[in-house]
Amino acid sequence: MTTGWQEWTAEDAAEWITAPGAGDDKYTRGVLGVVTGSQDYPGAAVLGVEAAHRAGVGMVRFTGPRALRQAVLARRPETVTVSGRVQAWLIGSGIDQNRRSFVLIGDLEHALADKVPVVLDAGALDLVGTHTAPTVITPHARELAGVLTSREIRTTVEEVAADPATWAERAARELGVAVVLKGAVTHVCDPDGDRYTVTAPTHWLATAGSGDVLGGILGALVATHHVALASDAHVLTALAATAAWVQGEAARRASAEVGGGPVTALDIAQAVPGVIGSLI
Ligand SMILES: NC(=O)C1=CN([C@@H]2O[C@H](COP(=O)(O)OP(=O)(O)OC[C@H]3O[C@@H](n4cnc5c(N)ncnc54)[C@H](OP(=O)(O)O)[C@@H]3O)[C@@H](O)[C@H]2O)[C@@H](O)CC1
Ligand SMILES: Nc1ncnc2c1ncn2[C@@H]1O[C@H](COP(=O)(O)OP(=O)(O)O)[C@@H](O)[C@H]1O
Repeated sequence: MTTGWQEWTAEDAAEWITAPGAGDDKYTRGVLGVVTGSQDYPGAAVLGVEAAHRAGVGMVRFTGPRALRQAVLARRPETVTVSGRVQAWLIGSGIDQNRRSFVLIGDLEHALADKVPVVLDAGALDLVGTHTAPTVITPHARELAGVLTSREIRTTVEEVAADPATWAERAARELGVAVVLKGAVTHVCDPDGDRYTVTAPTHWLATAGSGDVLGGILGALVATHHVALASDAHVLTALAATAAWVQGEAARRASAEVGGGPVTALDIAQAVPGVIGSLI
């Protein structure tokens, strides 16, 4: 274990999984707004939405362009494609920050003006610091190096990969947000000193779209815990570590089902309900 960092366990994760009660409806369980995917990466939208549904959110709203909506609905007809109130946003997976249309820029600005917690991934990472809502970013090493370098903090992907704990902490401090630095060991931290590691139980997790699935799980957990988050910002790091733990365990289970063989991102998302069931 990295010194000063606490390895997140099944017991820790279980504390952040809640089943609905008799008084709940889809709205009290939390609604996640999703702005992800693009013409180049429609799959990222599908995977994030799939994972969010599988992680037990009350509702997902996805209002992207028609082709993306169709792709998302083909996989998950439960998704609502009408805009409305949400309790959290998942933004950026599968978006190219250099090719954002005016409509997309409007959607991003609308989401970030909302003041509800935000999960910022991939092609929206450059927007960190442009809003005041509680924020967690989910970069891999190359993305974190890019964000920091764009803020005049010179580093390289090699440096971040060689010392992820130091760079994750530095990023949290400098950017003022919670950070999930993805890797074989994922580092989760915030500017207040919360520091958790999540060690992947299988390296099959390193597959295309796996990070998009993590975004969906985390978005769902943030939306479902919106009440707790409103009064305690530390909840964000606990939820982020829980999401990474659930993602890793889902990959382990999916792989175990095929005798320890490979898994796809969709396999990981589909294994999420079983992981959540075992934690409850
Ligand atoms: N199904 C979907 O819709 C999916 C959508 N996804 C979405 O894609 C977006 C981009 O995310 P990303 O992390 O892949 O891109 P990025 O940080 O720009 O890194 C590019 C770097 O990789 C390297 N590289 C490329 N090919 C390589 C090779 N063969 N072998 C070795 N290196 C290679 C390349 O190096 P270069 O070729 O320039 O030398 C460059 O350094 C993001 O929005 C994500 O959400 C993904 O989740 C996947 C599933
Ligand atoms: N060697 C590895 N072993 C296990 N998990 C890994 C390894 N490398 C990366 N991962 C995990 O795989 C996922 C990859 O996410 P990401 O880099 O965003 O890819 P993508 O953009 O294709 O979804 C992350 O959750 C990360 O923690």
